[in-house]
Amino acid sequence: MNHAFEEVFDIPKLTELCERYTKTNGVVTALLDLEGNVHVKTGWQDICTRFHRVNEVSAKRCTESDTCLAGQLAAGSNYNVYHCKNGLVDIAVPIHVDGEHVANFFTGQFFFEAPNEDYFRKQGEELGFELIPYMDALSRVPVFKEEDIRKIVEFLSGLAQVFGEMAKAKLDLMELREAEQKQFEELREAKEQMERLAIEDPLTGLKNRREFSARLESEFHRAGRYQHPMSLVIIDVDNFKEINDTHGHAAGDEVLKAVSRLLLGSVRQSDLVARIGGDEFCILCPESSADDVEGLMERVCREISELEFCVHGNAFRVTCSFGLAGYVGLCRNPDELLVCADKSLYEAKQRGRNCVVKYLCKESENLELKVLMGQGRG
Ligand SMILES: Nc1nc2c(ncn2[C@@H]2O[C@H](COP(=O)(O)OP(=O)(O)OP(=O)(O)O)[C@@H](O)[C@H]2O)c(=O)[nH]1
Repeated sequence: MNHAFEEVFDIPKLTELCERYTKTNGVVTALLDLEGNVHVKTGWQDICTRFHRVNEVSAKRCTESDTCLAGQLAAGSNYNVYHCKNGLVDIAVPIHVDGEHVANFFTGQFFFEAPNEDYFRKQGEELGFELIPYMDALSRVPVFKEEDIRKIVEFLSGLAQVFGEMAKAKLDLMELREAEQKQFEELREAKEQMERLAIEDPLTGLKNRREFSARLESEFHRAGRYQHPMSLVIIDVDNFKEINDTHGHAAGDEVLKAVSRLLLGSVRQSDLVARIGGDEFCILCPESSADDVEGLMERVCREISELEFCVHGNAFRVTCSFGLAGYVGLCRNPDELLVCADKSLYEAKQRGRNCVVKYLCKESENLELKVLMGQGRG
Protein backbone atom coordinates (compact mmCIF):
# COMPACT_ATOMS: atom_id res chain seq x y z
CA MET A 1 0.00 0.00 0.00
CA ASN A 2 1.24 3.46 -0.86
CA HIS A 3 -0.74 5.09 1.91
CA ALA A 4 -0.48 5.19 5.69
CA PHE A 5 -2.45 2.47 7.44
CA GLU A 6 -4.70 4.98 9.27
CA GLU A 7 -5.54 6.69 5.98
CA VAL A 8 -6.84 3.48 4.42
CA PHE A 9 -8.47 1.85 7.45
CA ASP A 10 -11.11 3.78 9.33
CA ILE A 11 -9.69 2.94 12.75
CA PRO A 12 -12.38 4.66 14.91
CA LYS A 13 -15.14 2.89 12.98
CA LEU A 14 -13.42 -0.52 13.17
CA THR A 15 -12.74 -0.03 16.87
CA GLU A 16 -16.42 0.70 17.49
CA LEU A 17 -17.41 -2.42 15.54
CA CYS A 18 -14.93 -4.63 17.38
CA GLU A 19 -15.97 -3.22 20.76
CA ARG A 20 -19.57 -4.20 20.02
CA TYR A 21 -18.47 -7.66 18.98
CA THR A 22 -16.41 -8.13 22.15
CA LYS A 23 -19.37 -6.96 24.27
CA THR A 24 -21.68 -9.60 22.79
CA ASN A 25 -19.46 -12.66 23.35
CA GLY A 26 -16.35 -11.65 25.31
CA VAL A 27 -14.06 -12.53 22.40
CA VAL A 28 -11.08 -10.17 22.18
CA THR A 29 -9.93 -8.57 18.94
CA ALA A 30 -6.83 -6.88 17.58
CA LEU A 31 -5.92 -5.40 14.23
CA LEU A 32 -2.20 -5.34 13.57
CA ASP A 33 -0.31 -4.17 10.52
CA LEU A 34 2.52 -6.31 9.20
CA GLU A 35 5.09 -4.38 11.24
CA GLY A 36 3.27 -5.48 14.38
CA ASN A 37 1.69 -2.10 15.23
CA VAL A 38 -1.64 -2.54 17.04
CA HIS A 39 -4.35 -0.30 15.53
CA VAL A 40 -7.48 -1.80 17.11
CA LYS A 41 -7.61 -3.60 20.42
CA THR A 42 -10.75 -4.60 22.30
CA GLY A 43 -11.47 -6.74 25.39
CA TRP A 44 -7.93 -7.85 26.00
CA GLN A 45 -7.54 -10.13 29.00
CA ASP A 46 -5.77 -8.82 32.12
CA ILE A 47 -3.46 -11.82 32.01
CA CYS A 48 -2.05 -10.40 28.78
CA THR A 49 -2.22 -6.64 29.37
CA ARG A 50 -1.22 -6.59 33.08
CA PHE A 51 1.16 -9.54 33.15
CA HIS A 52 2.43 -11.22 29.96
CA ARG A 53 2.84 -8.07 27.87
CA VAL A 54 4.40 -6.12 30.75
CA ASN A 55 7.11 -8.46 31.97
CA GLU A 56 10.19 -8.27 29.77
CA VAL A 57 10.61 -12.03 29.31
CA SER A 58 6.94 -12.87 28.67
CA ALA A 59 6.47 -9.73 26.50
CA LYS A 60 9.26 -11.02 24.27
CA ARG A 61 7.38 -14.32 23.97
CA CYS A 62 4.20 -12.37 23.06
CA THR A 63 6.06 -10.66 20.21
CA GLU A 64 7.50 -13.97 19.06
CA SER A 65 4.04 -15.52 19.13
CA ASP A 66 2.50 -12.58 17.19
CA THR A 67 5.28 -12.83 14.61
CA CYS A 68 4.97 -16.59 14.27
CA LEU A 69 1.19 -16.35 13.92
CA ALA A 70 1.44 -13.61 11.33
CA GLY A 71 4.25 -15.44 9.53
CA GLN A 72 2.06 -18.39 8.67
CA LEU A 73 -0.60 -16.07 7.30
CA ALA A 74 2.00 -14.40 5.16
CA ALA A 75 2.75 -17.86 3.78
CA GLY A 76 -0.84 -18.01 2.51
CA SER A 77 -2.97 -19.66 5.25
CA ASN A 78 -6.58 -18.52 5.55
CA TYR A 79 -6.31 -18.52 9.30
CA ASN A 80 -3.97 -19.75 11.94
CA VAL A 81 -4.69 -21.17 15.40
CA TYR A 82 -1.70 -20.85 17.63
CA HIS A 83 -0.78 -21.87 21.17
CA CYS A 84 1.10 -18.82 22.32
CA LYS A 85 4.40 -19.09 24.14
CA ASN A 86 2.78 -17.88 27.37
CA GLY A 87 0.23 -20.71 27.29
CA LEU A 88 -2.92 -19.19 25.73
CA VAL A 89 -4.58 -19.74 22.36
CA ASP A 90 -4.54 -17.07 19.65
CA ILE A 91 -6.14 -17.02 16.21
CA ALA A 92 -5.33 -14.75 13.31
CA VAL A 93 -6.89 -14.17 9.91
CA PRO A 94 -5.23 -12.15 7.14
CA ILE A 95 -6.63 -8.93 5.71
CA HIS A 96 -6.06 -8.39 2.03
CA VAL A 97 -6.56 -5.10 0.24
CA ASP A 98 -6.82 -5.51 -3.51
CA GLY A 99 -5.05 -8.88 -3.27
CA GLU A 100 -2.22 -7.55 -1.10
CA HIS A 101 -1.78 -8.95 2.41
CA VAL A 102 -1.56 -5.79 4.53
CA ALA A 103 -2.71 -6.67 8.04
CA ASN A 104 -3.88 -9.40 10.38
CA PHE A 105 -6.98 -9.57 12.46
CA PHE A 106 -6.45 -11.40 15.74
CA THR A 107 -8.60 -12.90 18.39
CA GLY A 108 -7.56 -15.24 21.17
CA GLN A 109 -6.41 -14.97 24.77
CA PHE A 110 -8.57 -17.97 25.60
CA PHE A 111 -8.29 -21.75 26.14
CA PHE A 112 -9.79 -24.78 24.44
CA GLU A 113 -9.98 -26.56 27.77
CA ALA A 114 -9.57 -25.61 31.42
CA PRO A 115 -5.98 -24.41 31.95
CA ASN A 116 -3.41 -26.32 33.91
CA GLU A 117 -3.18 -24.09 36.98
CA ASP A 118 0.11 -25.65 38.16
CA TYR A 119 1.72 -24.73 34.85
CA PHE A 120 0.62 -21.09 35.18
CA ARG A 121 1.52 -20.90 38.87
CA LYS A 122 5.02 -22.10 38.01
CA GLN A 123 5.21 -19.65 35.09
CA GLY A 124 4.04 -16.83 37.38
CA GLU A 125 6.73 -17.69 39.92
CA GLU A 126 9.42 -17.87 37.28
CA LEU A 127 8.42 -14.49 35.89
CA GLY A 128 8.12 -12.93 39.32
CA PHE A 129 4.39 -12.13 39.13
CA GLU A 130 2.28 -11.57 42.23
CA LEU A 131 0.60 -14.94 42.24
CA ILE A 132 -2.85 -14.09 43.63
CA PRO A 133 -3.75 -11.42 41.05
CA TYR A 134 -2.03 -13.46 38.31
CA MET A 135 -4.06 -16.58 39.08
CA ASP A 136 -7.15 -14.39 39.42
CA ALA A 137 -6.52 -13.01 35.93
CA LEU A 138 -6.07 -16.59 34.70
CA SER A 139 -9.44 -17.54 36.14
CA ARG A 140 -11.12 -14.86 33.99
CA VAL A 141 -9.69 -16.21 30.75
CA PRO A 142 -12.61 -17.83 28.85
CA VAL A 143 -12.61 -21.45 27.74
CA PHE A 144 -14.19 -22.05 24.33
CA LYS A 145 -15.10 -25.33 22.72
CA GLU A 146 -13.29 -25.97 19.42
CA GLU A 147 -16.65 -25.99 17.64
CA ASP A 148 -17.43 -22.49 18.93
CA ILE A 149 -14.03 -21.37 17.81
CA ARG A 150 -14.67 -22.68 14.31
CA LYS A 151 -17.73 -20.42 14.12
CA ILE A 152 -15.73 -17.52 15.50
CA VAL A 153 -13.03 -18.07 12.88
CA GLU A 154 -15.66 -18.15 10.14
CA PHE A 155 -17.11 -14.90 11.40
CA LEU A 156 -13.71 -13.27 11.76
CA SER A 157 -12.69 -14.34 8.27
CA GLY A 158 -15.84 -12.69 6.93
CA LEU A 159 -15.16 -9.59 9.00
CA ALA A 160 -11.56 -9.46 7.81
CA GLN A 161 -12.82 -9.64 4.24
CA VAL A 162 -15.23 -6.75 4.89
CA PHE A 163 -12.38 -4.74 6.46
CA GLY A 164 -10.30 -5.38 3.35
CA GLU A 165 -13.13 -4.37 1.04
CA MET A 166 -13.80 -1.19 3.06
CA ALA A 167 -10.12 -0.33 2.85
CA LYS A 168 -10.09 -1.00 -0.89
CA ALA A 169 -13.10 1.28 -1.40
CA LYS A 170 -11.35 3.99 0.60
CA LEU A 171 -8.15 3.46 -1.34
CA ASP A 172 -10.03 3.77 -4.64
CA LEU A 173 -11.68 6.95 -3.44
CA MET A 174 -8.37 8.40 -2.34
CA GLU A 175 -6.75 7.50 -5.64
CA LEU A 176 -9.67 9.05 -7.49
CA ARG A 177 -9.35 12.22 -5.42
CA GLU A 178 -5.59 12.29 -5.98
CA ALA A 179 -6.10 11.87 -9.72
CA GLU A 180 -8.73 14.63 -9.63
CA GLN A 181 -6.41 16.88 -7.65
CA LYS A 182 -3.55 16.17 -10.08
CA GLN A 183 -5.80 16.93 -13.02
CA PHE A 184 -6.96 20.11 -11.32
CA GLU A 185 -3.35 21.17 -10.69
CA GLU A 186 -2.42 20.42 -14.31
CA LEU A 187 -5.37 22.46 -15.56
CA ARG A 188 -4.52 25.31 -13.21
CA GLU A 189 -0.90 25.26 -14.37
CA ALA A 190 -1.96 25.13 -18.04
CA LYS A 191 -4.32 28.05 -17.46
CA GLU A 192 -1.62 30.05 -15.70
CA GLN A 193 0.80 29.26 -18.50
CA MET A 194 -1.74 30.34 -21.10
CA GLU A 195 -2.36 33.55 -19.20
CA ARG A 196 1.38 34.12 -18.95
CA LEU A 197 1.91 33.39 -22.62
CA ALA A 198 -0.84 35.85 -23.51
CA ILE A 199 1.08 38.69 -21.88
CA GLU A 200 4.69 37.47 -21.77
CA ASP A 201 7.43 37.00 -24.29
CA PRO A 202 8.52 33.35 -23.94
CA LEU A 203 12.21 33.97 -24.68
CA THR A 204 12.92 36.76 -22.22
CA GLY A 205 10.01 36.54 -19.80
CA LEU A 206 9.39 40.28 -20.37
CA LYS A 207 5.90 41.55 -21.11
CA ASN A 208 4.99 41.21 -24.78
CA ARG A 209 3.87 43.83 -27.24
CA ARG A 210 0.17 43.25 -26.55
CA GLU A 211 0.56 43.79 -22.83
CA PHE A 212 2.78 46.78 -23.49
CA SER A 213 0.18 48.41 -25.77
CA ALA A 214 -2.58 47.89 -23.22
CA ARG A 215 -0.48 49.38 -20.43
CA LEU A 216 0.69 52.29 -22.60
CA GLU A 217 -2.92 53.11 -23.41
CA SER A 218 -3.99 53.18 -19.77
CA GLU A 219 -0.89 55.03 -18.53
CA PHE A 220 -1.22 57.55 -21.33
CA HIS A 221 -4.78 58.39 -20.32
CA ARG A 222 -3.90 58.53 -16.64
CA ALA A 223 -1.00 60.89 -17.31
CA GLY A 224 -3.27 63.08 -19.50
CA ARG A 225 -6.05 63.19 -16.96
CA TYR A 226 -3.87 64.14 -14.00
CA GLN A 227 -1.31 66.08 -16.05
CA HIS A 228 1.47 63.85 -14.78
CA PRO A 229 4.69 63.23 -16.65
CA MET A 230 5.43 59.95 -18.36
CA SER A 231 8.27 58.66 -20.54
CA LEU A 232 8.75 56.05 -23.16
CA VAL A 233 12.01 54.50 -24.34
CA ILE A 234 12.46 52.25 -27.37
CA ILE A 235 15.67 50.24 -27.33
CA ASP A 236 17.02 48.39 -30.33
CA VAL A 237 20.06 46.10 -30.38
CA ASP A 238 22.59 47.44 -32.85
CA ASN A 239 23.46 45.27 -35.86
CA PHE A 240 21.71 42.33 -34.33
CA LYS A 241 21.42 40.57 -37.65
CA GLU A 242 25.21 40.53 -37.80
CA ILE A 243 25.41 39.01 -34.30
CA ASN A 244 23.06 36.23 -35.40
CA ASP A 245 24.94 35.71 -38.63
CA THR A 246 28.37 35.67 -36.97
CA HIS A 247 27.73 33.82 -33.73
CA GLY A 248 24.53 31.91 -34.44
CA HIS A 249 20.89 32.30 -33.50
CA ALA A 250 21.37 30.73 -30.05
CA ALA A 251 24.00 33.34 -29.21
CA GLY A 252 21.59 36.00 -30.46
CA ASP A 253 18.99 34.67 -28.07
CA GLU A 254 21.47 34.89 -25.18
CA VAL A 255 22.12 38.52 -26.07
CA LEU A 256 18.40 39.27 -26.02
CA LYS A 257 18.05 37.58 -22.62
CA ALA A 258 21.04 39.40 -21.14
CA VAL A 259 19.79 42.77 -22.40
CA SER A 260 16.34 41.97 -20.97
CA ARG A 261 17.79 41.16 -17.56
CA LEU A 262 19.82 44.32 -17.52
CA LEU A 263 16.85 46.50 -18.52
CA LEU A 264 14.57 44.86 -15.99
CA GLY A 265 17.12 45.19 -13.23
CA SER A 266 17.72 48.88 -13.96
CA VAL A 267 14.24 50.34 -13.73
CA ARG A 268 11.64 50.88 -11.02
CA GLN A 269 9.09 48.21 -10.20
CA SER A 270 6.36 50.56 -11.39
CA ASP A 271 8.01 50.83 -14.82
CA LEU A 272 7.15 48.35 -17.55
CA VAL A 273 9.82 46.63 -19.62
CA ALA A 274 8.55 44.82 -22.71
CA ARG A 275 9.96 43.11 -25.76
CA ILE A 276 8.01 44.58 -28.64
CA GLY A 277 9.85 43.03 -31.56
CA GLY A 278 12.76 40.76 -32.51
CA ASP A 279 15.55 42.90 -31.09
CA GLU A 280 13.38 45.78 -29.90
CA PHE A 281 12.44 46.62 -26.34
CA CYS A 282 10.32 49.30 -24.73
CA ILE A 283 10.36 50.83 -21.29
CA LEU A 284 7.36 52.71 -20.03
CA CYS A 285 8.08 54.98 -17.07
CA PRO A 286 4.96 56.46 -15.51
CA GLU A 287 5.39 59.51 -13.27
CA SER A 288 8.80 60.24 -14.84
CA SER A 289 9.69 62.96 -17.30
CA ALA A 290 12.22 62.37 -20.07
CA ASP A 291 14.65 64.46 -18.02
CA ASP A 292 14.14 62.06 -15.11
CA VAL A 293 15.04 58.97 -17.12
CA GLU A 294 17.68 60.22 -19.50
CA GLY A 295 20.55 59.78 -17.01
CA LEU A 296 19.37 56.28 -16.22
CA MET A 297 19.19 55.36 -19.92
CA GLU A 298 22.70 56.68 -20.50
CA ARG A 299 23.94 54.40 -17.72
CA VAL A 300 22.01 51.41 -19.12
CA CYS A 301 23.39 52.14 -22.59
CA ARG A 302 26.91 52.06 -21.19
CA GLU A 303 26.33 48.95 -19.10
CA ILE A 304 25.01 47.05 -22.12
CA SER A 305 28.12 47.99 -24.07
CA GLU A 306 30.22 46.61 -21.21
CA LEU A 307 28.56 43.17 -21.24
CA GLU A 308 30.84 40.43 -22.49
CA PHE A 309 29.63 37.45 -24.47
CA CYS A 310 31.60 34.41 -25.45
CA VAL A 311 30.58 31.79 -28.02
CA HIS A 312 32.89 28.88 -28.84
CA GLY A 313 35.83 30.86 -27.52
CA ASN A 314 34.94 34.01 -29.50
CA ALA A 315 34.31 36.98 -27.24
CA PHE A 316 32.11 39.80 -28.42
CA ARG A 317 30.16 42.78 -27.14
CA VAL A 318 26.89 44.40 -28.14
CA THR A 319 25.49 47.88 -28.09
CA CYS A 320 21.99 49.30 -28.21
CA SER A 321 20.39 52.48 -29.42
CA PHE A 322 17.84 54.28 -27.28
CA GLY A 323 14.99 56.51 -28.44
CA LEU A 324 13.45 58.43 -25.55
CA ALA A 325 10.26 60.49 -25.60
CA GLY A 326 8.73 62.38 -22.74
CA TYR A 327 5.02 63.04 -22.65
CA VAL A 328 4.08 66.49 -21.41
CA GLY A 329 0.50 66.58 -22.57
CA LEU A 330 0.96 67.50 -26.20
CA CYS A 331 0.67 64.05 -27.76
CA ARG A 332 -2.92 63.28 -28.63
CA ASN A 333 -2.71 59.53 -28.27
CA PRO A 334 -0.28 56.79 -27.26
CA ASP A 335 0.69 56.15 -30.87
CA GLU A 336 1.95 59.72 -31.20
CA LEU A 337 4.17 59.18 -28.20
CA LEU A 338 5.44 55.95 -29.74
CA VAL A 339 6.16 57.78 -32.98
CA CYS A 340 8.16 60.35 -31.03
CA ALA A 341 10.24 57.64 -29.33
CA ASP A 342 10.67 55.89 -32.65
CA LYS A 343 11.91 59.07 -34.30
CA SER A 344 14.46 59.44 -31.49
CA LEU A 345 15.56 55.86 -32.05
CA TYR A 346 15.92 56.47 -35.76
CA GLU A 347 18.03 59.50 -34.98
CA ALA A 348 20.17 57.42 -32.58
CA LYS A 349 20.78 54.88 -35.35
CA GLN A 350 21.56 57.70 -37.75
CA ARG A 351 24.12 59.09 -35.37
CA GLY A 352 26.04 55.84 -35.37
CA ARG A 353 24.19 53.74 -32.74
CA ASN A 354 25.17 53.05 -29.10
CA CYS A 355 23.61 56.29 -27.92
CA VAL A 356 20.51 57.77 -26.31
CA VAL A 357 18.43 60.38 -28.12
CA LYS A 358 15.72 62.34 -26.38
CA TYR A 359 12.72 63.73 -28.19
CA LEU A 360 10.89 66.63 -26.65
CA CYS A 361 7.20 67.03 -27.59
CA LYS A 362 7.21 70.77 -27.15
CA GLU A 363 4.80 71.47 -29.93
CA SER A 364 3.75 68.72 -32.24
CA GLU A 365 5.15 70.67 -35.19
CA ASN A 366 8.22 71.92 -33.43
CA LEU A 367 10.32 68.84 -32.77
CA GLU A 368 13.48 68.98 -30.81
CA LEU A 369 15.94 66.13 -30.72
CA LYS A 370 18.70 66.02 -28.21
CA VAL A 371 21.56 63.59 -28.48
CA LEU A 372 22.32 62.61 -24.95
CA MET A 373 25.12 60.24 -25.47
CA GLY A 374 26.89 60.44 -28.72
CA GLN A 375 29.36 57.67 -28.98
CA GLY A 376 28.10 57.02 -32.44
CA ARG A 377 29.67 58.17 -35.66
CA GLY A 378 26.84 60.43 -36.86
N1 LIG B 1 18.43 35.29 -32.18
C1 LIG B 1 17.28 35.86 -32.45
N2 LIG B 1 17.18 36.70 -33.52
C2 LIG B 1 16.00 37.30 -33.76
C3 LIG B 1 14.88 37.05 -32.97
N3 LIG B 1 13.85 37.78 -33.46
C4 LIG B 1 14.35 38.47 -34.52
N4 LIG B 1 15.64 38.19 -34.71
C5 LIG B 1 16.55 38.71 -35.70
O1 LIG B 1 16.89 40.03 -35.35
C6 LIG B 1 17.45 40.68 -36.49
C7 LIG B 1 17.05 42.12 -36.47
O2 LIG B 1 17.81 42.74 -37.40
P1 LIG B 1 17.44 44.06 -38.15
O3 LIG B 1 16.03 44.48 -37.82
O4 LIG B 1 17.77 43.90 -39.58
O5 LIG B 1 18.34 45.15 -37.51
P2 LIG B 1 19.82 45.13 -36.96
O6 LIG B 1 20.67 44.09 -37.61
O7 LIG B 1 19.72 45.07 -35.48
O8 LIG B 1 20.33 46.54 -37.41
P3 LIG B 1 20.04 47.91 -36.76
O9 LIG B 1 18.74 47.82 -36.04
O10 LIG B 1 19.97 48.85 -37.86
O11 LIG B 1 21.14 48.17 -35.84
C8 LIG B 1 16.89 39.90 -37.69
O12 LIG B 1 17.97 39.25 -38.34
C9 LIG B 1 15.96 38.86 -37.08
O13 LIG B 1 16.00 37.60 -37.76
C10 LIG B 1 14.99 36.13 -31.88
O14 LIG B 1 14.06 35.86 -31.13
N5 LIG B 1 16.21 35.56 -31.68
